[in-house]
Formats: sequence, structure tokens, C-alpha cells
Amino acid sequence: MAKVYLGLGSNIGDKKQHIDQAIEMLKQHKSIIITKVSSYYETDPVGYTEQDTFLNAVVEIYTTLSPHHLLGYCNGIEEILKRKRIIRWGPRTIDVDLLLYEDFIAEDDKLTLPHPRMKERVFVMIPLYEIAPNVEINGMEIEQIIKNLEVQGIRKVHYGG
Ligand SMILES: Nc1ncnc2c1ncn2[C@@H]1O[C@H](COP(=O)(O)OP(=O)(O)OP(=O)(O)O)[C@@H](O)[C@H]1O
Ligand SMILES: Nc1nc2c(c(=O)[nH]1)N=C(CO)CN2
Repeated sequence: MAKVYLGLGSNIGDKKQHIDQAIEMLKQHKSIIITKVSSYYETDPVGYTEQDTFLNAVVEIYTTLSPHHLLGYCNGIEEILKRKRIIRWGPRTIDVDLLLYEDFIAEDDKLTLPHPRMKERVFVMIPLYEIAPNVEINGMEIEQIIKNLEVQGIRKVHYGG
């Protein structure tokens, strides 16, 4: 079984419902076990800023799927939740990114591991740190990476009940 971290993001419609649905679909796969789910964070848009705030979270899973099969399943979740690719880094109902797959390093036309932009993204690093405070990315400690991040707005969301 491989330990994998996935990043989830939504900024269209009912953002929480989209993230909940993506997690539900991950749970439904017989070769995926979800072991940790971070808090949900409201985050300012990064990259393309003329869009609504995002809801972001990170999950830890164990899977027997290969990296490319897992990417295919994650892309399927995006399709079911009607994600449209119109603007690069633009609005989306759901984005499911492979952040880390064990300590695999990969780079081909479909998949780069670790995710190439994760270390610059507060919306990834803060939820990841919450559930994996000792993880290393490209040989760097997560605490060190977080110390060097530029300021990007992020607020933990507290749901009642
Ligand atoms: N680690 C990865 N996780 C998810 N997709 C990846 C990864 N590495 C490469 N890709 C490729 O990137 C392509 C574009 O992904 P996507 O449309 O989700 O990008 P984005 O979310 O808009 O931007 P970003 O890649 O900066 O998060 C996907 O079709 C996929 O093949
Ligand atoms: N806050 C935030 N900004 C983004 C996000 C995201 O998930 N959250 N995803 C992007 C492309 O993957 C681009 N910008």
C-alpha cells in the first residue's frame, strides 16, 4: 500500500459539498482507504486572482493503485463534478491534485510528483502540515518550507455541530 496525499479545492457553487462529494467518491473506491482529512480552509485565490475564494483541504490515503491509475480516478471525480477547464488556474467545482505519492519522483506529460507547485502554495502546505507535520518534500522539512512561504490569505473554517 502506498501512502498518498491529495489536495482538494473548490470555488464554484456549494464548495463544501463538492469537497465532501470528492472525499465520498475516494472512499467508494475499493483500493483506496482514507486515513486522514484536514480541516477545511477558506483561501484567497492564487495565480489568477479575479475569482471567488477557494475552499481547500488535504487528505491522506492508502492505495494499491499506481500513481497514473490514481490520477485517472481523480480526473474522473473532476469530470463527475462537472469541472470545466476554461482559464488556467481559474474557477472550478473541484480540483483533485496528487501532491505526494510515497517518496516517488515522476515527471512525464501527465504526472509530476511531488506536485510541482505545492511548495509555493499556502493553501496546500498548511492543511498538509496539519495532518502530516513530519513529511518531507524533495528532501526538505515541511516546517522549513512553510517558514519560507509568501503571505497568502488562509482561514480555517469551523462548521457547527
Ligand atoms: N501531481 C499532479 N496532480 C494532478 N495533476 C497533475 C499532476 N502532475 C501533472 N498533472 C497534470 O496536470 C494537468 C492539469 O491539471 P489541472 O487542470 O488540475 O491544473 P490546475 O489545477 O489548473 O493547475 P495546477 O496544476 O497548478 O494545480 C492534468 O491533466 C494532469 O495530467
Ligand atoms: N486559493 C487557491 N488558489 C488556487 C487554487 C486553490 O485550490 N486554492 N488552485 C489553483 C489551481 O490548481 C490556482 N489557485
